[in-house]
Amino acid sequence: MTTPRPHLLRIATRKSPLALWQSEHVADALRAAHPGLEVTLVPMSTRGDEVLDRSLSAIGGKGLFLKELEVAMLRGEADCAVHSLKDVPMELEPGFMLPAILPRAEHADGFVSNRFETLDALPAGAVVGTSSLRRQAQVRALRPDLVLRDLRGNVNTRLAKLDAGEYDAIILACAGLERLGLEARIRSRLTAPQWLPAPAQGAIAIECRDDAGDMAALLAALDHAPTRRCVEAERAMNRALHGSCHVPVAALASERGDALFLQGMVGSASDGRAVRAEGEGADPESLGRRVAEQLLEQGAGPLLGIEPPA
Ligand SMILES: NCc1[nH]cc(CCC(=O)O)c1CC(=O)O
Repeated sequence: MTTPRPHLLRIATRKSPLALWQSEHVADALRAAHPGLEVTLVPMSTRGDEVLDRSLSAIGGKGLFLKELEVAMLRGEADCAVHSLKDVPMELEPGFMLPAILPRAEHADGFVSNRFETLDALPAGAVVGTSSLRRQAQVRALRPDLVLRDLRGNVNTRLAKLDAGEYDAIILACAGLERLGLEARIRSRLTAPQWLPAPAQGAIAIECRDDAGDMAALLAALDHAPTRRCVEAERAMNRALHGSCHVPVAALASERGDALFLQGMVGSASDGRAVRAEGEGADPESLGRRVAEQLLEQGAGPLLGIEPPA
């Protein structure tokens, strides 16, 4: 006897334009992969979206963007949730899994400004807007003469603050800008090895309950194995550094023949110190751990606050 195939699939999503685009994208891909399957969105607000006056670390971290969506899945009000994988904590909540990681879009951060082409072109004292400790650390390391100022809110809000003249430049993920049709705002790309993205930046993940059975199998049709291997290495590195999203950790893995090449960075948002390491290997998990060990050998511990300075 076989159980009937699910015919309706409900996707819990945040309500920001980027989150809605990503969820629609997943819905379209699921409809294409499973003709006859009805796919609907269940938009909801999360605490991470609502509290904008305090830093994310102060109110409980990026998990806050997932919590309400997970509750909806536990209550049976939604079958899965769609996330930017870079916003998903390194340790998933027990009872949940990621049945699919979609093909990665562009991984790079973009330099966005109305007056300047590149980070290098900014005059001393220019104001750069970003609340990401990772981006702050990399700006400090490359251009200690610039002024950093916090900038939160969704992509459109951040662009509006740039246009209002509050900043000379801001830094946003190219993937998000492209998805919103705002690619023209990218003046230049911040590229490796000088500049690395957040672990898993540019990758979209689907989350469901780990007892989802047939539903998980439907979702797994969208999984892209090469992307999964790369982001697993990046996330394994971050996990081995006790990486939450509150520490300036950056990582980028790419395929090199049958193997993976992983570059990692740990920095300091306050003084621009940074350590870097890289490695190559076939197993994402052990490669990630190995690069993390090298980072720690080079002094990442004190930067992360997990061991006292030598
Ligand atoms: N921090 C919010 C966030 N989460 C995912 C993206 C972009 C899309 C992606 O990386 O997949 C963004 C915007 C940004 O960092 O500019």
